[in-house]
Amino acid sequence: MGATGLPPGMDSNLTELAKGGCEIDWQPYTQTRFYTNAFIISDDKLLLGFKKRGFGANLYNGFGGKVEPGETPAQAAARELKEESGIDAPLEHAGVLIFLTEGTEWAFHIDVFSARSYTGEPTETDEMRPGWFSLSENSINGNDDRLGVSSSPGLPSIPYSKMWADDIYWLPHLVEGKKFMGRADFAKEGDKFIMRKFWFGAVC
Ligand SMILES: Nc1[nH]c(=O)nc2c1ncn2[C@H]1C[C@H](O)[C@@H](COP(=O)(O)OP(=O)(O)OP(=O)(O)O)O1
Repeated sequence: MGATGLPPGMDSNLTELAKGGCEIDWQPYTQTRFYTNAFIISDDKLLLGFKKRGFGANLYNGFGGKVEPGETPAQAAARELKEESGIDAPLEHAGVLIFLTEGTEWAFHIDVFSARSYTGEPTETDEMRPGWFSLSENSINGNDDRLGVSSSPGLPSIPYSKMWADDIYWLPHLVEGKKFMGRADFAKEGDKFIMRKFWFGAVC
């Protein structure tokens, strides 16, 4: 931790929301790679995609990927949302997630976006299977693999146990319309990613 108490890579205008993990140093990194992630909220529903392949396969996530050369993060977020879910949305910047894995020299800098409306129909692609999750307190508990593209009543609650382990600390904040920044350092054990240390703050 630096003198301010924030992990390296964080802005200074943050108020701590959550921190935890092991008493280890933050993993050093020499490069940063830019990614995006977009979450669509419609009334009391959240759209997630079940990732079918690649890094993070078998986890639910927002829609996103690499920022290509010449693109702004906002342009990349709109492109990735369309490519992975088939929809367009008026995305707004919601936060920044710095993500590291043990043994890699780079940090993923993920600009996270959200939107409260969208156009088009969420459609399954080679990479993602979209599904709606309830944001209301009366949602069905437990995870649900039956998900297809559905907006019927009785949706499952957000499947945090099948998401990246840090998402539970910042996604509720995003849903409330508040901005955040944070960092999560992971280790790889077999084919599983284990979160070793995390810190999240609200942007003041
Ligand atoms: N919600 C999330 N929580 C988290 O802790 N790490 C995330 C995350 N979303 C993405 N990451 C990290 C891990 C993930 O493997 C990496 C790259 O993000 P993505 O999986 O969205 O990118 P892709 O590898 O699919 O890129 P493209 O091939 O350009 O689509 O960023």
